[in-house]
Amino acid sequence: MKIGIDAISFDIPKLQLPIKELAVARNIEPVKLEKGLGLLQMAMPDVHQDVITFAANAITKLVKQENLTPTDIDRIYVGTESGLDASKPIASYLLAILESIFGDNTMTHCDAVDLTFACIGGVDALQNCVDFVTLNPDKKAIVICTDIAKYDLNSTGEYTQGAGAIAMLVAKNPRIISFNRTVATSAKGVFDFFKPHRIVKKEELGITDNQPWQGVLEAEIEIFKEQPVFDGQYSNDCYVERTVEAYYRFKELNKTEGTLYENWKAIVMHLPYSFQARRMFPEIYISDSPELSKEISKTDAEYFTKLKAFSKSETYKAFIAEKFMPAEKASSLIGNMYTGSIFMGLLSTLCYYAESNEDLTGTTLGFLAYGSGAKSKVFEGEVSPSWKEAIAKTGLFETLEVTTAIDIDTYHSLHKKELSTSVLTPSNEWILEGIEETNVNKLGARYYKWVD
Ligand SMILES: CC(C)(COP(=O)([O-])OP(=O)([O-])OC[C@H]1O[C@@H](n2cnc3c(N)ncnc32)[C@H](O)[C@@H]1OP(=O)([O-])[O-])[C@@H](O)C(=O)NCCC(=O)NCCSC(=O)C[C@@](C)(O)CC(=O)[O-]
Repeated sequence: MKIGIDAISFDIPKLQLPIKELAVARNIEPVKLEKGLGLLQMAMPDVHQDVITFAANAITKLVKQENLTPTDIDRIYVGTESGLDASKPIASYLLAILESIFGDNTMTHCDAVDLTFACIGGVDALQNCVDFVTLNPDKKAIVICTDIAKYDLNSTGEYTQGAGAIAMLVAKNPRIISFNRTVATSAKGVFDFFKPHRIVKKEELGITDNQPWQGVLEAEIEIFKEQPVFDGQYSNDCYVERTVEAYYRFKELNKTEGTLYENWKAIVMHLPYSFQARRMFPEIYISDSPELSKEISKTDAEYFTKLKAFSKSETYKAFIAEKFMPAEKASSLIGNMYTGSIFMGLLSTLCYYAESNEDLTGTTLGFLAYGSGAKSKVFEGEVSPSWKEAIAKTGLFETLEVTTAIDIDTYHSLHKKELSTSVLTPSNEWILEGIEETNVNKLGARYYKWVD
């Protein structure tokens, strides 16, 4: 029986900072960001948005789009690395959101949890749900990936920022894509990118004594750093090492004869920035090609020069245009979505081929997932006959066309959380209503409401 993604929806910020604006402010040549990394815009959350609102909007769109009822949803598995709470998962907020749509006590049967492994947590959630539906073919699950990719101002990660959520309905006989059961993993415990806890003094948070909440009685409090600690070039090396190993492990497990990537109509990879896949893939392209691997060997002293030259060749440019460019399209206009990036790449690929009237039915897509820390998973999916109709309502490229550009000053204010009112008036969406006032500072329960 085929199991996979039956329906998909997403929510992204309506605000974006044109990358040129950031490049000028940081004294970087815009062409480096545009042509070197493939960046055009950076999606920027407004004051009323956070990872819960993105997830809530994505799941609400999915429910409405597919006319889902509570009995259609037996699981909500969230992939995220932007959890707002070390105890209460985002999935718990989503149960409340769905009960506010369907009615009180309508979701008590539903299993819900968050999974975290940097950007690959969404793929872990998907696999878990595919296994669940395989064992329970009459049940369905929703996988949500939601994150805000926020980096320190002036860091090399700053221009790769982005945000948003993707919701996917996992079911038998899926209308979009079904997955091959072979999944190859390559994992190793490293510190390429991480968000450590830190200890702060109570006064630093403006907390006074005698406030009623247990848990803030100590003089020092442990908090998360929202922005990661990372080493950009090392993180790229880890990405390459893990994905290459997972790729060859997949070939072995799947008993693939010949060049694996030739079987793939398009390649969907984790995109921390738009051109990551095209920049790292030449190593695999060469080593998995019987002819090229003889010409360009890793033991050759000129290996890196030859690798660079090949990545600029007409052969490789044609390969990029067919296999990577469709996924890059959305990434260039959004930025990193962390867990959602690979699935936004999938949606972008499908929308691109739908727009160019090419039928993908029966073709195989290759997936190379990555999450810092670090883990890669490689797997395949077969596109279903109804894929075009199933993605038609998502309106991805139309949504990307109607974003609002902000200037650098507004960007700085949003980044530093200095604004108290939203840049755009919210409409037809979930918003953060507030953080409970009786609570201490920003450590209270968060409340959300729907605005028409
Ligand atoms: C990604 C880096 C490291 C890039 O680092 P960088 O220092 O900004 O850029 P660079 O110096 O490596 O140059 C990038 C490209 O621009 C080109 N370039 C240079 N100048 C020009 C010019 N004038 N005209 C045209 N092109 C130009 C240059 O030649 C090069 O292209 P190449 O030839 O190597 O393909 C940085 O942005 C960064 O630190 N990002 C944050 C970390 C990151 O995204 N790492 C990626 C891998 S780890 C990952 O994917 C996981 C992650 C991050 O998503 C987190 C998670 O899992 O949760």
